[in-house]
Amino acid sequence: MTTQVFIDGGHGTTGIEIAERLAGRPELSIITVPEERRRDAVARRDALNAADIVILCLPDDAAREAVTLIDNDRTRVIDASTAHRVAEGWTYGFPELEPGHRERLTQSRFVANPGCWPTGFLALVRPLVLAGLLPADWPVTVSGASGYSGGGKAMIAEYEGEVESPSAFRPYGLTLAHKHVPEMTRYSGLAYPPLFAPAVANAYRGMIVEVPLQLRAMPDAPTVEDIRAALAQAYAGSPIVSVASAEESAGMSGVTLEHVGATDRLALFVFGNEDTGQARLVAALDNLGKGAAGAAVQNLNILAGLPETAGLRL
Ligand SMILES: NC(=O)C1=CN([C@@H]2O[C@H](COP(=O)(O)OP(=O)(O)OC[C@H]3O[C@@H](n4cnc5c(N)ncnc54)[C@H](OP(=O)(O)O)[C@@H]3O)[C@@H](O)[C@H]2O)C=CC1
Ligand SMILES: CC(=O)N[C@@H](CCC(=O)OP(=O)(O)O)C(=O)O
Repeated sequence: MTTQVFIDGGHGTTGIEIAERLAGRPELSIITVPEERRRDAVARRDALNAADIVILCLPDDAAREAVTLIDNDRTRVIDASTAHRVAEGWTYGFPELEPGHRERLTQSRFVANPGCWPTGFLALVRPLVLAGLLPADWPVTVSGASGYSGGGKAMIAEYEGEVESPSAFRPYGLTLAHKHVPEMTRYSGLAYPPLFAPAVANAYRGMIVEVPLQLRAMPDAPTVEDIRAALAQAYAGSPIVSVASAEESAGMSGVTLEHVGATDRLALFVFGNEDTGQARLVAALDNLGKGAAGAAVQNLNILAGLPETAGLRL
């Protein structure tokens, strides 16, 4: 029996990426709504209720509304928006979060796909908090740069025409109240919100997320190698998340926004200086890959009991 899937918002940036990954998979049957009816509540209600699994690729308010249009108790939901990431009754869709989390997802009806920034941040920080290497009350900072497709159709239009000379690098989130901070705080296990300093780059896709750490000042003063070993252990055997070895890292002069290309991989690095007791933890991913569509397809596979990496670009 095939699993019936509907992508609500399937004609937007994330929806199109997901559809590309689901195309040609005989175990899935895709329900579609014509583009001109993409905002038609009647057509959407029918599709939402006909599907076994729906993936919401909508703005937050529309995602909340879509959930209210589901009037059966069978359809399962993966929401790519921010609407339900820290909401009661929803499971956070980051299977790698901690041991046992993937199993929680298999049992879930409502899954909230993580934000692209939190994906890199949590991959770097959660294992360190769990291992006791990073104290929960440590003042953590996270910065980085994202491709402009992270802002959806509106930001793509801005960068590809509406602004004459878009800036090469633009820090934003200057109120220090970015919508991703609540999920970063909740799922990292940190006691206080991290200071989040994002920037958007004049490149379509790709993302670097960086967490600098003053290891020397921490209670147990972990070494750079302790940090790398904890991450390597957390993701050992993962087909999606990699941790560069000390040798690989030593040979690198930089990490580019394009490091993983248009794939669903998540590459982690620990650069550091044992003499100064300082480290720079870096995650490289595609905001549209593991940061959005790749994660949604991975969650779909988990919910449907299919091989977890089916359809992913690895
Ligand atoms: N882009 C990214 O890197 C990431 C995006 N996300 C999240 O995924 C979601 C989708 O983002 P993205 O694909 O970038 O956004 P886009 O703006 O590219 O696409 C959104 C789609 O939803 C449609 N839509 C908007 N409002 C409604 C409505 N009321 N009813 C039905 N359809 C509607 C839009 O139609 P129309 O063309 O008419 O506006 C469009 O097709 C957002 O919540 C975003 O935050 C998550 C992670 C990363
Ligand atoms: C460059 C840019 O603007 N990026 C978006 C995040 C993209 C993302 O992860 O989306 P959601 O959390 O909305 O699902 C932002 O910072 O708001």
